[in-house]
Amino acid sequence: MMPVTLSIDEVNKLTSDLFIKIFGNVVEHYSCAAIGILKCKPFTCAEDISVAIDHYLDLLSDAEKTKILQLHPDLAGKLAEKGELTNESVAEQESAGLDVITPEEKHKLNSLNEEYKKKFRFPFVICARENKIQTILSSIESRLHNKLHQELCTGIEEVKKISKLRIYEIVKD
Ligand SMILES: NC(=O)N[C@H]1NC(=O)NC1=O
Repeated sequence: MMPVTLSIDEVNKLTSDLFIKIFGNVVEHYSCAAIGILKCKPFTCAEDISVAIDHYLDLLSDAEKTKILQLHPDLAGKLAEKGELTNESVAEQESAGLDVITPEEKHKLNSLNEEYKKKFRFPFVICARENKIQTILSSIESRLHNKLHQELCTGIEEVKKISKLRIYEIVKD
């Protein structure tokens, strides 16, 4: 989907098909979330859409939350190398400076990502726009000590932050 910006009035007038096209990736590769919040229209503001997404995510089963985390690309991972990230993810990873990290930082991030996936069976997810390489590395190191359920919750809280910023890129009140 090409980047678009809309007022909240324009959002509320979208057909369901267009709403799903435009908001279908506010949760990465998971258009079910956009479909799930259609019933919450009309929205009063961007924050209102974000709250609807948060509520939608909170009501999902652990299996579904796990699936959502599994749909996220690794930070500075293979998809980034191959140029196969979504436009949103490219912008987020660049905002964290992950396109300009040193080979040593990249090696460290890649090996911590592998260790994390081996332990939890889903990738490490963090809101890249709120971080830089050093805070990302220290977060993985500390989150690696967490229990599975705690990490599932933390990962979904990060998905909410990512989603909120994606919504704010689309809706300009
Ligand atoms: N793995 C991971 O955190 N990926 C995500 N984070 C973010 O801000 N954008 C992403 O694609």
